[in-house]
Amino acid sequence: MSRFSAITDNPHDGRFNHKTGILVTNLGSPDAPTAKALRVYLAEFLSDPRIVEIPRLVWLMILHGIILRVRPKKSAKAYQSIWTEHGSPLVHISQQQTDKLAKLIKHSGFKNTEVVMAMRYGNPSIEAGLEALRDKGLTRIIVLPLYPQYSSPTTGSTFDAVADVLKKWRWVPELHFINGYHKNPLYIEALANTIAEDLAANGTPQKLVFSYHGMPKRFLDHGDPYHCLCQQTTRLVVEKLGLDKSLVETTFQSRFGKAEWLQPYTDATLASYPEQGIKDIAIISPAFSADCLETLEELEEENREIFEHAGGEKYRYIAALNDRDDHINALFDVIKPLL
Ligand SMILES: C=CC1=C(C)c2cc3[nH]c(cc4nc(cc5[nH]c(cc1n2)c(C)c5CCC(=O)O)C(CCC(=O)O)=C4C)c(C)c3C=C
Ligand SMILES: [Fe+2]
Ligand SMILES: [Fe+2]
Repeated sequence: MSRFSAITDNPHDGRFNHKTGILVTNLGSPDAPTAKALRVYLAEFLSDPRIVEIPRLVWLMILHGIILRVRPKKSAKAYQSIWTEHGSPLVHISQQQTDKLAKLIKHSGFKNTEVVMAMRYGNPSIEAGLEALRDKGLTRIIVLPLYPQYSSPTTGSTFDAVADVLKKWRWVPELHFINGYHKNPLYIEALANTIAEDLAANGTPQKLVFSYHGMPKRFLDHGDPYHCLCQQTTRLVVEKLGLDKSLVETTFQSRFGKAEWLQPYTDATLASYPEQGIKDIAIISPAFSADCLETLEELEEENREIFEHAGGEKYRYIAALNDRDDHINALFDVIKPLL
């Protein structure tokens, strides 16, 4: 179908003549778990000014002079430990989420829709995703970044990438950008369900840790709301489950570089538990809508080792919501008012 088939669905003819494209996005992974592929991926990722806010010239010198010489090899090793026959878990799970969401939308009676998955860094790119929707003749686009808690380096950066593509288009589509959904009742319910299932199967641990991906503290100081949205997410889930507040702790993981990041740090917190007599914990990471390097390697492997090395005895990671039906229902609930 030519991109000009959209002309038969003139955007001024009213919503019900529209075909709506949904672009489901996440962060993205390297194409392969090799140092070579990591160099390409990290060069794109770490050149994003939303990710590293150091004066441009200084940062590009550090990035190309030091980081891209050292980090790709180290990161490739980490990716090798989680890589599957389907490739990157993050990309594969994002495709499964997209397919299930597309099915749910169609089964719910919204016929004129197409759902496409794209990644902020690496492949499939946001440009390819938007072009695929345009080529299907879609005149309205909903961008759904799978980051429940808005942050500048994730959601804000996705917006930049969409804008960078659309500013090259002559005919810009009607655009709806979802900038977060951490308070959506079905998202909170899905998190509560997965925790309740774990507690029923494995018993109540001494601590339930909510570990969110971190960011430099400076971002919070300059107005990024992510830290507050994470705290709010924990509170809503704890209220939904009726848990005692003393059972729960909110921490931040995945520190990169030497600057201070959001605290308390997950690894230091876990290392401090055994000497306080806390030797049985469960950990969940609500900012990741799909399991990825930061959960499968950092939480499942690295942080488990830290906890056990410090004397911890029972450690369980509660999987991300991935393609659970209650998660897909939540994502549908987020976009339904726009269909
Ligand atoms: C350098 C600074 C970084 C900031 C700020 C940051 C914020 C941030 N990231 C996510 C989600 C993910 N990050 C992932 C990997 C990852 N993150 C950074 C750095 C920053 N992230 C790096 C360098 C990497 C790559 C791996 C490595 O070399 O360590 C991933 C996993 C990707 C995968 O392929 O599985 C996700 C997801 C959020 C939510 C966030 C801020 C809120
Ligand atoms: Fe990250
Ligand atoms: Fe990490």
